Amino acid sequence: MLDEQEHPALADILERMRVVALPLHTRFRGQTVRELALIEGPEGWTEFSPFPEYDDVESAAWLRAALEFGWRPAPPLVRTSIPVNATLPAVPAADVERVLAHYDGCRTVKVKVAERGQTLVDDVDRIARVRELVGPEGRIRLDANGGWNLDEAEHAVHRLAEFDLEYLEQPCASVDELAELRRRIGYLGIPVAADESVRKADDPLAVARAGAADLLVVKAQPLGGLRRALAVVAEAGLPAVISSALESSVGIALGAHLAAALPELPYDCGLATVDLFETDVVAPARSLRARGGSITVERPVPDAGLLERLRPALAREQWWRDRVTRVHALL
Ligand SMILES: O=C(O)CCC(=O)C1=CC=C[C@@H](O)[C@@H]1C(=O)O
Ligand SMILES: [Mg+2]
Repeated sequence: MLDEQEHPALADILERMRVVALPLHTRFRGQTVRELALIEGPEGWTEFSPFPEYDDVESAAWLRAALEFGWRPAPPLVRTSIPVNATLPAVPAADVERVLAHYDGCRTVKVKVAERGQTLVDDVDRIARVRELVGPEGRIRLDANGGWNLDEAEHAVHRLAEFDLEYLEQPCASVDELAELRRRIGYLGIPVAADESVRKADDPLAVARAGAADLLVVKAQPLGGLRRALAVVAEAGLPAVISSALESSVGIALGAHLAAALPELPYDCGLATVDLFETDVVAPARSLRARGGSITVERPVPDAGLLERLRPALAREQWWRDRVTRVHALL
């Protein structure tokens, strides 16, 4: 057993680590392949997967999260299955049906909007198609990834309110803009959620303290792990939507454990992103894909054959080993 502050030795981590590259069936965040590192810890498999452009300092929280999940027992869980939303990249309206067909039984769809190079008309067309497919009972939430300025966001909300929106995730980049937008659109009753203002902020609680969001989108890896994420949610005093960072089933299990440990879970969680991959690292029957609109809370074990088949080029493997070596030194 490790003490609370102790981390496993680098050599131990590297010895237990495997790197894979998972192809996506639909481009997401500009990516068509997701590279990630899997580590077999004494408590089970765990994942370290900061996006390639993230620097070592930002990646340190992701490594802490991975090591905590692999080396420390999980906190007590209060549920065994987690309702999840479909995640729809900023695809043309004509592709919406094809992408949504990957998610089994999800009543909620998170639609990406404000994509660079696109217009509000593209968003309207995509959302209209989603509403057509999910019917009036379906729930639609939007995620702009901070892509609108204040006036653009206000204008977009006026245009999109007719689609009956569950909430608006990170419509603008800064906490001040979120607070002002909330004030401007309060009369419409559409909640504002903070994502980047939690996971990329020096202080993840600043957005809650400023009264700039109605709910928080919480991701376990970027926040530094299960315990830290639970503390952030408890201190913020706001409802939380647990979301993925586009992990394999192994990393999704960390999000699922976080969602399962929360006393309240009022929203469907953004944990169905394995459905964006062509292949997962575990056998299809064990994959944490949406089934009947939920995923189960378990710790999937990668399939040895898949780990071999999904190995990237040697140079990429070495890149991940070098990255873990540098980031481990920062812990
Ligand atoms: O919340 C979801 O439905 C899925 C997760 C998701 O959307 C994201 C995962 C990884 C990176 C992010 O750009 C993105 C997000 O912004 O929430
Ligand atoms: Mg988001």
